[in-house]
Amino acid sequence: SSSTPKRVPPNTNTPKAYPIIGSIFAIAANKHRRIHWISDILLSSPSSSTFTLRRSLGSRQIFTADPAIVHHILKSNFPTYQKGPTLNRALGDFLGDGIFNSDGDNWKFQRQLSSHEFNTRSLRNFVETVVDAELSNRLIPILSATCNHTNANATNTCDLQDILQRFAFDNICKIAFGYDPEYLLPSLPTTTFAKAFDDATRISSERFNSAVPLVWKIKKILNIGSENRLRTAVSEVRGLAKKIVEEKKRELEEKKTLQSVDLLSRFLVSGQNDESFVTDIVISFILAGRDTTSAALTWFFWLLASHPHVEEEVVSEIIQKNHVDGSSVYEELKDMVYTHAALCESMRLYPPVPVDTKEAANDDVLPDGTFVKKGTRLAYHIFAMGRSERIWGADWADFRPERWLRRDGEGKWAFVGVDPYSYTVFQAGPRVCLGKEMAFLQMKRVVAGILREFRVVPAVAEGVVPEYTGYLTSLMKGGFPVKIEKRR
Ligand code: HEM
Repeated sequence: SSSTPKRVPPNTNTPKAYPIIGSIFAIAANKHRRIHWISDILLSSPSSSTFTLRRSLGSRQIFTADPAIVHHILKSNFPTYQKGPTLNRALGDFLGDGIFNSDGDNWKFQRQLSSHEFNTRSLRNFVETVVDAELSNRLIPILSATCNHTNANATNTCDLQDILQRFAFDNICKIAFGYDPEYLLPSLPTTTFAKAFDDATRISSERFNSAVPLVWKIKKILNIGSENRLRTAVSEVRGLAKKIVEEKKRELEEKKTLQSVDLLSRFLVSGQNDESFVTDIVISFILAGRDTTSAALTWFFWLLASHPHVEEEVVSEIIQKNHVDGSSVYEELKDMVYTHAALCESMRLYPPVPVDTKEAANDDVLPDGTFVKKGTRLAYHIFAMGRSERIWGADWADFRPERWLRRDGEGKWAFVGVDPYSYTVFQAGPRVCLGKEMAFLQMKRVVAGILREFRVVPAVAEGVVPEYTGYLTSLMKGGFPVKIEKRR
């Protein structure tokens, strides 16, 4: 950050802006394709992958897909770029002071205490007990039941995205609370809590991206429309989270033990008595763990279906690593290098978190010379960065796990990491995703479990590409209908 900024010619493909109302028309017109719209602007300029969107009343938001700027905001000038008051206000009703919505000492406290949940021992325990049980007792039998055992032309389909979300939801609740919500059952029960969670995520994120923030603030005061729905959804989410916190408190008191096996117990045992705050913490973790891995896996299976050579490599790795003498599930998963690369590659094209926004706590100048006024929001565009020719080269559009690999001396695949400020799928710097390793272990276990037995065949009409859409996390619009076939 101390080097002299070099002026880069600005991106001129920016939307038309007017005094006072800024680019309100363009923002409204692209409301339903916000991610693609901003990405197109960022990637279309030959000179700069950064531009300033002018919002109403003089408010500005900078977007970037430039690794040098990402390094500046996430690492070298970390204290300047915080979650900040705008995000706080927009997400506050839903996330409270949870880790996703906090800065400074409050963030540090939550980060330090929860990091224990992600050490090697906990992770090993997580994949070998929680994930494995959910996989063998629920996921595989449910897929097996929809499987077209006898007739390859049968039209039995299921929504794989929904199933993977249920899977991830059960998992995260077990780790976070030591509580099993039983959402992945053969009856695919109605998920009131999950539905409320979706509503709260969507409406909070719409607040954050709204062209005229005053509108949601007025609707909130009047308790009408989307704000009324948000209030209902939040009360549903917090109601259940609170019940779980109370139950856990009672359980800990009864047992009179200070053993903390799940994240919630860890916070309660640490002397954290403010129930509302503990509830906040829990809600942030559900958000972190539920939609991210399920979105990543949904797109992974979609891409695999049209890239048979990748599927072959993945399956061959699964067979090779399975039951190697003396190795544990955890070690097997660690060794699945090709599958790891294929997952990195699919998240490059379809990142579970599409965009991440910070707010400047003081005036600053970016490495390209852009002046940042205190209070300006600055977003690094993860989706655009994954599709940037500058970063990935001319074949950026190809799904090619090999770009993450090289052959070692014995001809085996070895993983080659990428600069985390260019591949920002898990963020980078001091606030890098805490669950990254846990996410990979879980995803590789699911991939191995499913592909060992089944082929996943998209039941999507020829030539149709599902739509990538999203709020705080990304989704396949309308779900992912698939046929499950027995692998021969
Ligand atoms: C493929 C899966 C995942 C992806 C792509 C992902 C991505 C991210 C990203 C981009 C952030 C930064 C968000 C922000 O600050 O605004 C983040 C933060 C975080 N993630 Fe993940 N995540 C994944 C899975 C998980 C899982 C399974 C957990 C565990 C429960 C988890 C826990 C967290 C936590 C606690 C933070 C906040 C870190 C902090 O602010 O210090 N993530 N993740």
